[in-house]
Amino acid sequence: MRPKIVLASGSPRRRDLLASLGVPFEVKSSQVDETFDGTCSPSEVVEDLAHRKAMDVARTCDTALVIGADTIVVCDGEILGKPRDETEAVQMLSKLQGRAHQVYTGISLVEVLEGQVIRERVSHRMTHVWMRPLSDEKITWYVDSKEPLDKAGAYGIQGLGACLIEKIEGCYLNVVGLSVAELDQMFADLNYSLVQ
Ligand SMILES: Cc1cn([C@H]2C[C@H](O)[C@@H](COP(=O)(O)OP(=O)(O)OP(=O)(O)O)O2)c(=O)[nH]c1=O
Repeated sequence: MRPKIVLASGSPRRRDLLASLGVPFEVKSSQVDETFDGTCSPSEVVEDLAHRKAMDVARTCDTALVIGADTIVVCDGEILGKPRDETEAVQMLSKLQGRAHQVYTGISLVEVLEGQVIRERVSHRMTHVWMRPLSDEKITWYVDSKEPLDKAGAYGIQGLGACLIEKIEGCYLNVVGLSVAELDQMFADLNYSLVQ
């Protein structure tokens, strides 16, 4: 039998995505410091952060499958997380507009049995995203909507931010914050079924 699923995330997007599958799960937000080593590659950063989030919550579980995730935006090799404030959101969108960037989401799956971590998997996906050219007025309008503030790269493709995006190549849900296809594969790797 599959242990209960615990989502180690405060992200409403990840919660909604998992809920939309009809999968029963609990939510426990992790409290990890999200600073990262600047010498690491984007895939290392998201995998490490996802793992730290999952392990932080796994320590509090008796028997569970704990899911952690982390999303970043990468433009010209520069890693963009969530903007600190509206000024930084404007800076991020000014950098991203009119060109391509990459969205990386790391996923960590940690199996805990009677208080012991018995198996771990970590993975990531990358999606190419092309943002439309944006006028200063459009950027101000979007930042004023407050949508950018809790999102990597200062936009949400699933909301008003859809108006800013020209096209993508790769997994859409990876941009939203959790590739369900990748998660399904990770469950299969542990001989569990995500949707059952
Ligand atoms: C690029 C992009 C990011 N995002 C979101 C997904 C993530 O919630 C957020 C990146 O921050 P994360 O640190 O990955 O996640 P979080 O702080 O929201 O939640 P937690 O750490 O508790 O899991 O950006 C979108 O919702 N849409 C988008 O198009």
